[in-house]
Amino acid sequence: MNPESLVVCDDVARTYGTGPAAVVAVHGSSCIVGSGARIAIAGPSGSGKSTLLHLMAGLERPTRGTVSWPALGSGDERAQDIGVVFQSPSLIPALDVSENTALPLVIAGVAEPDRAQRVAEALALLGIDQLAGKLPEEISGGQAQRVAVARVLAQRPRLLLADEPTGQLDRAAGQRLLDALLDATDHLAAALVVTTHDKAVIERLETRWTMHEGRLHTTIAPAVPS
Ligand SMILES: Nc1ncnc2c1ncn2[C@@H]1O[C@H](COP(=O)(O)OP(=O)(O)OP(=O)(O)O)[C@@H](O)[C@H]1O
Repeated sequence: MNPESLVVCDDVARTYGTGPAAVVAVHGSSCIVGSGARIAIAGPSGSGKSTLLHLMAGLERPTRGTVSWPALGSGDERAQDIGVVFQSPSLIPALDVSENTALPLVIAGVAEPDRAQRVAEALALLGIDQLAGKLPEEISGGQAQRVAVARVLAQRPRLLLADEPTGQLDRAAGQRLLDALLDATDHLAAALVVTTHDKAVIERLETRWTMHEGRLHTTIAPAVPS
């Protein structure tokens, strides 16, 4: 059975700036992320990994080519279906862990008691339910990154895109975060795409793609549907 295509990138390119100052962050790259995929995108700093992830998330528009989400909704529905974990947790200092986790649900208009239930489930999945009442300044960097993941999981996304989620953690904390990410994506039956420099992270994911100077190299040549 073919997995559903959550994201299809067809010859996408993204250039920043114009004229002599233009930087081509992503050259024509094509890929398909199917349901249930576990994909690492590895590559050196500046190779275009974050830009590609942002294109997959719909946070950036390609300057060439197309990104489509055949199996996801559109508009607000798609925004809920795609969860993005950024390199730094970016928690709101005045809100406690529980309130930070709930914030995207508040913005999306998810009402109580569903909201509280989703937040409790996400914090439990990440093993940080005991931190619910703490402020960001009272928790460690590794715990803050877990909160950032919980905040995304509370959306119950079908596609989780994580941009170097372990980049600011030591190896042990990075592995624990990855364990939690893999457990959570299993629990939600979501697909996972992780950009990383970290070999220990790459080895944990079944599918390994690489980026080099803005070009994506997938393990299997993608067959983009016409
Ligand atoms: N908003 C932007 N404006 C101008 N140039 C940008 C912008 N974002 C990225 N770039 C450039 O595009 C190229 C690719 O950057 P990108 O952040 O996608 O790479 P990366 O592989 O994720 O790097 P890292 O691993 O260091 O995060 C780099 O040369 C970068 O300087």
